[in-house]
Amino acid sequence: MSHAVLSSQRPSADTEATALEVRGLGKSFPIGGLFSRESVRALHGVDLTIGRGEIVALVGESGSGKSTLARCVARLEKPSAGEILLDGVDVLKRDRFQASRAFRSQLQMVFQDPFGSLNPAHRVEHFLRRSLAIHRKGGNSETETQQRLEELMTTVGLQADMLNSYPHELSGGQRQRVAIARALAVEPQVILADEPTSMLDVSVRIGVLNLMRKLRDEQGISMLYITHDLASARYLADRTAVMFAGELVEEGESLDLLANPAHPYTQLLVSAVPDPARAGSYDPVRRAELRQAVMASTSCAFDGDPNQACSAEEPVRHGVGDPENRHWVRCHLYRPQAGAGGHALATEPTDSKPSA
Ligand SMILES: Nc1ncnc2c1ncn2[C@@H]1O[C@H](COP(=O)(O)OP(=O)(O)OP(=O)(O)O)[C@@H](O)[C@H]1O
Repeated sequence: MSHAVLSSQRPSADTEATALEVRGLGKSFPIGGLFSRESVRALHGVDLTIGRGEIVALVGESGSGKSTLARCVARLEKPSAGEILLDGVDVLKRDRFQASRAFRSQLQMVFQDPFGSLNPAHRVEHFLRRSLAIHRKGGNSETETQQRLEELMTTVGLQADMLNSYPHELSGGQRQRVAIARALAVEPQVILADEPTSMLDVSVRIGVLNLMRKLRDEQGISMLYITHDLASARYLADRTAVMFAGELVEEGESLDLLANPAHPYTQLLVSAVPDPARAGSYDPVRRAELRQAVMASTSCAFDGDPNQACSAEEPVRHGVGDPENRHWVRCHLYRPQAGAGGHALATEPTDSKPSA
């Protein structure tokens, strides 16, 4: 998807009301067998909020921790630290051992692979009916259920007669729409979409992005949109957050962040987007070396020399540019440009460790 194709007109979300808030989220995976004490730090000190009717994109290279964040929030993985507040309620305290049905009806996840997420033995109708039945959203009669099924199909831009289709009879884009309809059946407030278009043909991606946009605009659904594709983040998301080595290093209104990236890592990501007007400076080998250094270090190596840690001290958030853009960066190297209006933020994270 190219920058040129995508415009970015969108209404502003109700950012006053928070739908989802993640505080100090951490996740380590044990590695090296039963008796090993080694672990991989997949997430560390992640603070993120999503307002009602807001779409936040989470971008970062492969292995930066994006899916782990979504899986922890969806309660498919148990976080090692932190809090997850849904509608102001700490869900890790409320449902201590596993996600409750109430939680599942508030938050749904749409996965990357529309081919693997639908059992080929069942018709489309089965998936939607099942969601309606589990969450008791199908109404009081068969007529109401049938009506709801048809409504769901219309909402996601599919014809009602496709309820009788098997997944193999549908295109990738149609299957992803069925997966979205299945999530919508439970009437969630929040959808976590983990690279929902990355396995689709470029020609149908825009349709799925537009569907997500429509769901935000018409139903006020909040979304975390995980992607590698910065152009689609710019097109769809109100705000974009950048993840590097398990930590958020920069966040802001998508247009501003992608036009004025302040963190060297974000600059590296932006430089990788094909742009005929600019010679690319993207170097995957350098990026891999930097990442390797960071994962093995207690501080961020993003000073350009992977063998030299930036600082063992924790970087704090700096506001970037106009405060209206809610743009911040965590990087020791950040220096506001003369007249660019960098500003110290009132609230600094207190529980996160070094990142950049
Ligand atoms: N079950 C697991 N066991 C051990 N390590 C894991 C596990 N799941 C993830 N990791 C590690 O956690 C880190 C973050 O992985 P994650 O899949 O969240 O990254 P990602 O940004 O979603 O990558 P991609 O874009 O490729 O999906 C990686 O180093 C990964 O190897």
